Amino acid sequence: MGRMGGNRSNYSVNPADYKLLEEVGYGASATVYRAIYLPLNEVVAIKCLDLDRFNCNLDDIRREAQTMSLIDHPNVVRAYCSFVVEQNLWVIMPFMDEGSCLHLMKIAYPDGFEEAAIGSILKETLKALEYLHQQGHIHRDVKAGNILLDSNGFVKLADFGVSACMFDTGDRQRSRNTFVGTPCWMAPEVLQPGSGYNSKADIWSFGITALELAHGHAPFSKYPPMKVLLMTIQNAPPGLDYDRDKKFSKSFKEMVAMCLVKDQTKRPTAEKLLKHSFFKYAKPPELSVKKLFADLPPLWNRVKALQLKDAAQLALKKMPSAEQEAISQSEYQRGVSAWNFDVDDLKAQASLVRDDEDIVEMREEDENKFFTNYKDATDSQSGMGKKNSEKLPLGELTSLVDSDDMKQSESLNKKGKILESDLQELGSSKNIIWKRNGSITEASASSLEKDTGTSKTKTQPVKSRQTQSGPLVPGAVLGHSSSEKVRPSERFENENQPSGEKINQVRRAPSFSGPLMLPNRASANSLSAPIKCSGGFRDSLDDKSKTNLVQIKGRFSVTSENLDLVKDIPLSSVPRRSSQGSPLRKSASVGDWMLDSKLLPIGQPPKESANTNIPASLLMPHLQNLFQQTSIQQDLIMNLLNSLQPAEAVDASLNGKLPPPLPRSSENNGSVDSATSERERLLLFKIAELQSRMINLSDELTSEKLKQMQLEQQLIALSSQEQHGDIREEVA
Ligand SMILES: Nc1ncnc2c1ncn2[C@@H]1O[C@H](COP(=O)(O)OP(=O)(O)OP(=O)(O)O)[C@@H](O)[C@H]1O
Repeated sequence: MGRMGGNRSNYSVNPADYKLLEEVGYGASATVYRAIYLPLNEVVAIKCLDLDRFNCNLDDIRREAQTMSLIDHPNVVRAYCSFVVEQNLWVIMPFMDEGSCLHLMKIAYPDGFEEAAIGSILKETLKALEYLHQQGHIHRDVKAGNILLDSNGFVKLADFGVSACMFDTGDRQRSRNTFVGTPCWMAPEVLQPGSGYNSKADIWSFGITALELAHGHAPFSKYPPMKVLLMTIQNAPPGLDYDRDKKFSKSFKEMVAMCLVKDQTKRPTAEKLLKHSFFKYAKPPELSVKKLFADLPPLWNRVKALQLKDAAQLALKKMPSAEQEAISQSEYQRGVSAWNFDVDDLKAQASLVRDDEDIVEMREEDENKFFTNYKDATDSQSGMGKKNSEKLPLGELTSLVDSDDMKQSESLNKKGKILESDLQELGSSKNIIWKRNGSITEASASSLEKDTGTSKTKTQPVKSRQTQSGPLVPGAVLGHSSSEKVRPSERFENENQPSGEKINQVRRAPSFSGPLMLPNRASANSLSAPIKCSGGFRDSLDDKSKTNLVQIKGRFSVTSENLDLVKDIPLSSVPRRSSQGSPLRKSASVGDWMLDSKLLPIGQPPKESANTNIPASLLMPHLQNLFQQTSIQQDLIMNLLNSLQPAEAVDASLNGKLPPPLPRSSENNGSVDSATSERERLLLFKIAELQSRMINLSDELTSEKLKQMQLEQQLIALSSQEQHGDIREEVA
């Protein structure tokens, strides 16, 4: 490895001076590569942000880059320099060779770290926050995915500045209704209209991060984003439980409780918090953090392993379009990271959702109850404390789904339509986890909960951008002809080429590493199932008359549509509609249905402020939406049923594999005959079974690949030992 820790003036803004190596991380907005800065033969990290995917104002980015370059603190990842290469912004940073805390948890510590390590990591992070706050900055994205580690155990807070500005259209300080952040980590005041926020918002996120490091996932991470927002506002703050979290000290619990106070004025400053006894006695990170990654393979191999896992999960999601449409609603509900929203719309939606008692009454205890129920159920099934859902008959799968308090999917279940993705999630029983001793094992059932939280995927650019290349720090303007452009789809073709050629192409196209052709990719920055993000920034975002979007400013668009609004609508009364004929049209994003105002009756506003009596005009789109989805699901089920061999179905039934009948709403009984319901059950069962098998196979494949990598490493170590032995013998 080349030397690290250079200073900014040493780095050029010429992409040809950088040789990109492996991909070491990816988030919602960027892919990060290990790279060599050739003039100094120094290892650096390059964060490549796709400018096409966001409506970025280059002036904003330049300003941010300038701010970043002034940051100088041992616990903050600084940018050496940044510049635009074609449609990408390259940010050159020090390479943190152990990656993020989130990566580390995903690969080896699914249930979180031990307290000593947490104390050290948090203390270093807090020092970074203290510095940033003193400089007048708010980080706004404090989370385990942004806490980076190097092989010495040093801890640095990353992602300050550039990535944040990627999601705003203008001066984000001025904009009161937008926020850059991640729902699970967002402070309540950030969600409250007009209340304003300051650096104390980071202290809240810091508290949530403490819980994330302690449990392996952030609180509420399994809930859909809208629910997370509501829970953050309405519920008591999360914290370390005195009973459940017995292994943690009182001082740690107290420190977390201080951060997670809803009244921001009562939260301590970073400076004050650093004086807390929990940090006073924290060990130096070299002692407590360094040992966390002993025996783990290099970062890029870990990232590849995670990618394989993601790819396997995404492969399952690559289904025929009708099927995709049917599950897309549930996908978006799984959560997004770093999203913006419109507070007025959120308020409107919140008051609508308030009508649903289930959501209002949701408490974090429910979450725990679910996990306990889930684990109990799965443990008793496998008899080994491990979930083994491939052996679960659908009856049990269904009961597990039902035990989840997530009423949104329940409303569909009641109609006998368990969402495909729910089954799939239950089926994905095994996660590859790298044990500390370097061996591979399967994650315990608890890892499932981490796979249901916030998530992100990457999309390919959909529009061409006016080229505004140029260095963000003073330097040369980079020119690239359009013919030189290599689109992301070409990146994988470069893989098998000789290295010389490859390097040349790398310089033209930063996104090339990794053998996987992933259509959409779940963020390694999240611990969740993948979610499709919107196909890019929408124009005229403030023109709310166009749609009933709740959130359209960021990478994701979330509609004010809520599945819970209308439960148990008699299917028989629903006329089949083609999507063309509907005033609802499908957006290019996560399957959100947008109201096409042109198709609405004249005078009917597309969006109204909400009150406790839901106006018909607001309800209608939701009803239509639900009808539309139901039709799609029915079509899908019928198509799949038709493709099923009747004999197979009978076989399955005779073999006693059939689950007990699903509960069906009484309204449906009159409209769907029992034969259809039986077939539906059969079909769902088959789907669950197939998915479970596929996941197991993918896991096995991943596991074999990892073993192979380990063996190769051992082989290399052995052969070098042998060589040394030979040399010693010769010398003797
Ligand atoms: N300097 C670095 N050295 C090593 N790995 C890094 C570095 N910077 C980022 N990474 C890895 O890349 C991942 C994604 O980076 P980053 O968080 O900056 O992307 P992002 O798109 O801004 O993500 P998000 O918006 O979800 O936070 C990180 O979680 C980390 O694992």
